[in-house]
Amino acid sequence: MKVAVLGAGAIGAYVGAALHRGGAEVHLIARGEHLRAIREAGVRVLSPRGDFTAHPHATDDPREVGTVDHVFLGLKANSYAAAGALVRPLLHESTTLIAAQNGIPWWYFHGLKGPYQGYRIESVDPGGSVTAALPLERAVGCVVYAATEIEEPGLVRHLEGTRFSIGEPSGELTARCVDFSEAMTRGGLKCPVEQDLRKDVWIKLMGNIAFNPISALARATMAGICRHDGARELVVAMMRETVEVARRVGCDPGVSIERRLRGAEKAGEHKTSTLQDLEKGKPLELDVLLAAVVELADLTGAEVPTLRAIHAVSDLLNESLAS
Ligand SMILES: NC(=O)C1=CN([C@@H]2O[C@H](COP(=O)(O)OP(=O)(O)OC[C@H]3O[C@@H](n4cnc5c(N)ncnc54)[C@H](OP(=O)(O)O)[C@@H]3O)[C@@H](O)[C@H]2O)C=CC1
Ligand SMILES: CC(C)(CO)C(=O)C(=O)O
Repeated sequence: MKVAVLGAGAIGAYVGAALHRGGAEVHLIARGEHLRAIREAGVRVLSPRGDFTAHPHATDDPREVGTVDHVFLGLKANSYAAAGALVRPLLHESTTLIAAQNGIPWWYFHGLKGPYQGYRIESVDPGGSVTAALPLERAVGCVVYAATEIEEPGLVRHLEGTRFSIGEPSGELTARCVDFSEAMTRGGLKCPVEQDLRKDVWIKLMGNIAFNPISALARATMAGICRHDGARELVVAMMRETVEVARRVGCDPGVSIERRLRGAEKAGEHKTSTLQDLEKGKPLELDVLLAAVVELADLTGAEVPTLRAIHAVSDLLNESLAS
């Protein structure tokens, strides 16, 4: 099985290293100092499950790779619209695009029966630009229950979690999902193929929609947010509103807010990927989290005053980074 990891950052390099260790042919597409370090010394992974180093091929030019069976997208979602030129050389007739993103994916309403079938979420897929770069029929969803960071170029710190749940937008159990799942398992990761991945999308999002922007606004870790009574109340309010929006688009996450909070607390003194981006001066990946859910609230008539307020201030923060 031949895989290209496009955007071999914290998650992408970790997955690429694991797949390579499991015997897959892996090509990492990276750039800058990080690419130079990987070429020199491989991807070094520090993990509570055991440290290891993998030496997959790494490049900044996908044309060097040729076509692959699966493209694992480790880019931030706000880079998807511009990824078309990087993706195209990797595609043969049946190449899948497996996107490890937080938040609402661009394929969310693709193949979903009901009143919103085929609806394009503008804040996720502005003007159809993401769908143009990442064709819907190739999309396989992925919800990441792992926490990783790039500690220095070429060095990934894996903090916790090895589950990467995947699934077809249609819910079918397809050979392409099974193929990828088996390769991930051989690499030591958990990769269940879910029939209703949208449920995982919302369960994961209940945490990210609250912790990621609050962590950036307050420069706080996950555990730090949970320890602060007022911040914890804010998290609960944001989760409650998010569950209401999920239900209105036809999905009940089916997890209590207390249970979701306990899950997030387990991440400990982890800086969310949004706080990591803030500290590096990178754009914040908030459109697929907050803007998307506020847009869906407007679509379905749900009241989301807390999400709206946090969206406004975190958007302002994001704008200040761009200027
Ligand atoms: N980190 C985590 O623990 C988790 C992350 N996720 C999700 O996973 C996805 C990836 O996040 P994460 O791994 O943290 O992000 P990173 O920023 O660590 O990784 C993205 C990588 O893509 C690279 N990249 C961007 N554009 C290009 C390009 N044109 N060519 C080559 N490389 C490029 C970036 O390089 P550069 O640094 O130079 O910009 C970076 O190395 C996100 O959607 C996030 O929400 C989900 C759960 C947990
Ligand atoms: C915090 C974590 C690891 C899990 O909720 C995450 O998804 C992120 O950092 O964006």
